[in-house]
Parts: sequence; structure tokens; C-alpha cells
Amino acid sequence: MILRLVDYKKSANIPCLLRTIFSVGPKLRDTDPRRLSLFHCSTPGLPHSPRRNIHSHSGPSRRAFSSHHLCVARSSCPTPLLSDILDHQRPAPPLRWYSTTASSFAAPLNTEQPSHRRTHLQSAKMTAPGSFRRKHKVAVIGSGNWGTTVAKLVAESTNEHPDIFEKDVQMWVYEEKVTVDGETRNLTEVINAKHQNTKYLEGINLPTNLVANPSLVDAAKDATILIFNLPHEFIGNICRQLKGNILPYARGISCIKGVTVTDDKIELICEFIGEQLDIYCGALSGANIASEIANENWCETTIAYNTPPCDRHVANGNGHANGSGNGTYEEHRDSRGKIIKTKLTPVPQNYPPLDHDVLHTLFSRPYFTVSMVSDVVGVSLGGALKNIVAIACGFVEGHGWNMTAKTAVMRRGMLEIIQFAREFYPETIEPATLWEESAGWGDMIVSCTAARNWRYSKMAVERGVSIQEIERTELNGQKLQGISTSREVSSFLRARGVEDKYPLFKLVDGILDGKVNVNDIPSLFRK
Ligand SMILES: NC(=O)c1ccc[n+]([C@@H]2O[C@H](COP(=O)([O-])OP(=O)(O)OC[C@H]3O[C@@H](n4cnc5c(N)ncnc54)[C@H](O)[C@@H]3O)[C@@H](O)[C@H]2O)c1
Ligand SMILES: O=P(O)(O)OC[C@H](O)CO
Repeated sequence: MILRLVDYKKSANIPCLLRTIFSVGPKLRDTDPRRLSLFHCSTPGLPHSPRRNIHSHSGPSRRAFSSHHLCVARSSCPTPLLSDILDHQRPAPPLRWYSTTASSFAAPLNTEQPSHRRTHLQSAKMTAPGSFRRKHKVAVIGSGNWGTTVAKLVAESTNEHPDIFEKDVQMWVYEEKVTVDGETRNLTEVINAKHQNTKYLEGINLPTNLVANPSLVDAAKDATILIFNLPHEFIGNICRQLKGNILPYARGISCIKGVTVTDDKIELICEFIGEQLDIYCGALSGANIASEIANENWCETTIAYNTPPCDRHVANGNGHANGSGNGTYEEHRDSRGKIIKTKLTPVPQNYPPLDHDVLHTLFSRPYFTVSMVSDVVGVSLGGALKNIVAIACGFVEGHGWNMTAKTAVMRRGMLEIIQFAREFYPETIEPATLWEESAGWGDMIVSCTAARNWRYSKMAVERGVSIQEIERTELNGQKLQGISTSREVSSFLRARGVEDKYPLFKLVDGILDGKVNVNDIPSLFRK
């Protein structure tokens, strides 16, 4: 018998709880104390409390354990957290979950699909990370303003968690010449010598374990966690170069805000990456302005990650079981609810399980609060489509209207984002993500009041030039994702004959084309 105890908050009452457990139920007396693991789950927004294994507990006599597992969650464990644990550690029969209500273990917990939104904290695991033989190697693909910022924060984390991650983080840099102190040099050499990305994140000191690499294939080599962070228009080319050159069991996180439109088909960037590289890839998005986070000003973000069934370790890290734990392979489903074409290669069991817990640890910093969810559509579309709305807000403000006009545009924009998600991803979209998460309204607000797409479209109207012209002359190589996203989304909607259902998106495209005028914006709101 393997007993898994999920405890909410570090409790002084643990010995008492254990006594209770061991005194109740004949099954529990079979528990081998060596197999007993205790997991603490922390409250939302707070750092994780440490996990502890209670191998030394002097419990009942040792017996050979069977393949049965018994999981116990304390009654004090709040429902969303419990839902999350249940969802991400779905027990394979005959594994059962029990709740330690005041007096008994009588009632197994409901293991049906939990509520849609899992503001995740931590999934229960059987073994402390230090007991795995391998460590995750992290590579960041992209080194612009946000790419370098995310590389900085994950390199800080890998440095702090040597039990889970290899210390060095590779950052692929699109090589270019930069002039520093009157000398022209390769950007990678400058980053590695000065530990600053002088072109895209000037003035920010980077950790010394962050290594800039001009070779894409070399940077990604042996990485188990690939973080994609570059303007979305380049991702197709990047995937072509990486295909066949990464670990088959690598997993990805896309920090890219955009969508891929090919042959009138729309794809979430993370799913496009997954499909191209035959891996699973989740998405990170939020109200995140790179320069603020690089300066360690606090903010929050959202990561959507559906741990593939084949990665759900239920064993002890010694290679005894993986996935369902019974050797069968469970298919992974995409954001349209379909079984993915690729047969995923499971992350080997000698690595710490690559799940919400590990990703939360990797991306969390004291100045960067991470909320884990499973709604990949909400997170991806929120991040991509708000850029169109941000451009509209820049136009509005550049025209001389103010905050109240921008608020009207934001509200309209959010309605179109939700409508878009419902129309094209009805199977899995959870509109609550857009209302509740940083990747939804949070990102909308910051993008329409402080970010580049808003700032430079406003400047374009004020100067009477095109936004493309401003991008060329003012951004020093940085890219505005809203222009291409507007184009791609509009062509997709046109091809399906539904562009009139999205009047704001249509209008922004028309303004970018020079066919309509900013003055036409209020007409959208007239009934
Ligand atoms: N900057 C932010 O505050 C921020 C915040 C959140 C999300 N994002 C998103 O992050 C993604 C990356 O943006 P960023 O701000 O890091 O980039 P950026 O706009 O600062 O920089 C552009 C990057 O593109 C690279 N590049 C240029 N030509 C290339 C080519 N042919 N192939 C590959 N790369 C090339 C440049 O080297 C540079 O690294 C975008 O989708 C953006 O929407 C940005
Ligand atoms: O500067 P932008 O317009 O690319 O936006 C940055 C982020 O997406 C804001 O959350």
C-alpha cells in the first residue's frame, strides 16, 4: 500500500493526523512507512511550503506493498486546490482518494472532472525532487525584450533549485552586431561578457548562469524544457530548424503572443509548436511589461499547461511507474478536444515529473507571481487578440480622445475576444480565464494603457505616419505583434465570411490598410 497524504498548509497537527490515519481502517495498517509521503500545498499567491517525506515515521509494521494506492486529503484542503490535485494526479483504478473528515475516511472524494478553473498551486508528488537522478535542462528560444527578461527569471530559479534544474540556462540569440563602447561586436559575445543584453534589455544585469548562444540547435540540445519567446512571425522558421534536433520528451512553454494562420486555419502558437516539434507545449501570458519585470517590479502572470497523461508520474521516481502507472498509454487531447496526432514520448521517470509543480517553481519569483490553469485557449487568445485592441486604443488616444473612450474600446474588444474563443474553440474555452486571470482583463488593461502596441500606434496617429513606419524608426529592432495579428485574424475571419461579427477587429485592419479612419470607431457602438 502506498499512502499519499495531501495536506493543506504546514500543520502542527501532523503527528496527530498520522496517528489518526494509522488507527483507522485495516487497509491503512498495511502501509509501509517507507512509502509514506507528505505533501504540503500552500495558499494561492504564497510561496510553496516545503515538501517533506516522512520516511522515518514509526508507523505500522512493514509489509510488502501492493499496487494499490490510497490518497488522503485533509478536509481543510480548499476545494479549488483539491480539484486541482485530483485533476492532475488522476488516480488510475484502483487508486482511491479519501478525505479525512473529522471522524472517518469513509467517503471517497469525488474524482470527477473538477471545476473548470484550477488556480493551481501544487500537485501532489510521491518523492522529493532531490531523489531523481536527472535534472531538467532549460533553454530559452529568443532574446528580445521579453525573451531576455524571462530568461533572467528562469535562470534565477534554476540557480535556486539545483535539485530540480541544471543550473545553466541556454538562451538562443538571433545573432546581430551591436556597438558597445565604440566597438562593434556580436550580441552573444556582449551578453556573455557583460551579462547584459545591451540591445533589447539595456541596463539590466543578467545572472551569470544565463548563457547566450547563437546556435539554435546547440542552445536547445538536451533541454527538457524549451521556452519559446520571440515575435510570432519567426516561430515557423524556428520550428523547422529545431525539428528532429530536440529531445523527443522535451516540453515547451510559449510566451509568444500571437496566433498562426495558415491556409485559413487558425492555430494557437503553443499548439503549432507542439505539432511541429512532436512535443507538448503550454502557454504563458499575462499583464507583463518586460522592462518592469526585468527591474523586479512585482506583477503576476498565468501559465496554461495540461500535463500530458503520459507525464503524470504516480510512482516514486525510481522508474517503477509513469503515466497511468499501469503501462498503458493515454492519449493527449488538444484545445479542440481532439486526440493529438503525435504520440508523445513520456518524460523519463528519472526526471522530476514535468507538471504544474515544476513549472510553477521554474517561473515563480518573488516579483513574479504565477497562476497555473489548464485553459490553453483563454490564455493564448487573451494574449494574442488584446494586441489588436491595444492598437485601437492607441489610435483612439492619438486622435485626442481619452480614457473613457479607451474603456469603451477595451470593453468591446474583450467581447470580441470572448466571442472569437467561443466561436472557434467552443470545446475547451473557459471564458472565466479572460475575466479572472492576468492573461485576460489584466493583460487587456496594461496593454491598452502602457505597452508598446498602444504607445506606438498612438504615436503614429499623433505624427500622421503609419504604425509600420513607427515600428521601423522607433523600436530599435523590437516588434509590434498587433499589426501582424490584426492582419492574420482579419484574413482568417474574411475567409470564413464572418468578419462583420467582429467590427472592432475589422476596423483596426481597415485603419492599418488606410481604408477607414479613426473617426469611424464610434460608429461601432451605435445601435
Ligand atoms: N516586451 C514585452 O513587454 C512583452 C511582454 C509579454 C509578452 N511579450 C511577447 O513576447 C514575444 C517576444 O517579444 P520580445 O518583446 O521579447 O521581442 P522584441 O520585440 O523585443 O524583439 C524582437 C526579437 O526578434 C528577434 N529577431 C529579429 N529577426 C529575427 C528573425 N529573423 N528570426 C528570429 N528572431 C528574430 C530579435 O533578435 C529580437 O530578439 C512577443 O510575442 C511579445 O508579444 C512581450
Ligand atoms: O509591449 P507590447 O504591446 O508588446 O505588450 C507587452 C505585453 O504583452 C503586455 O502584457
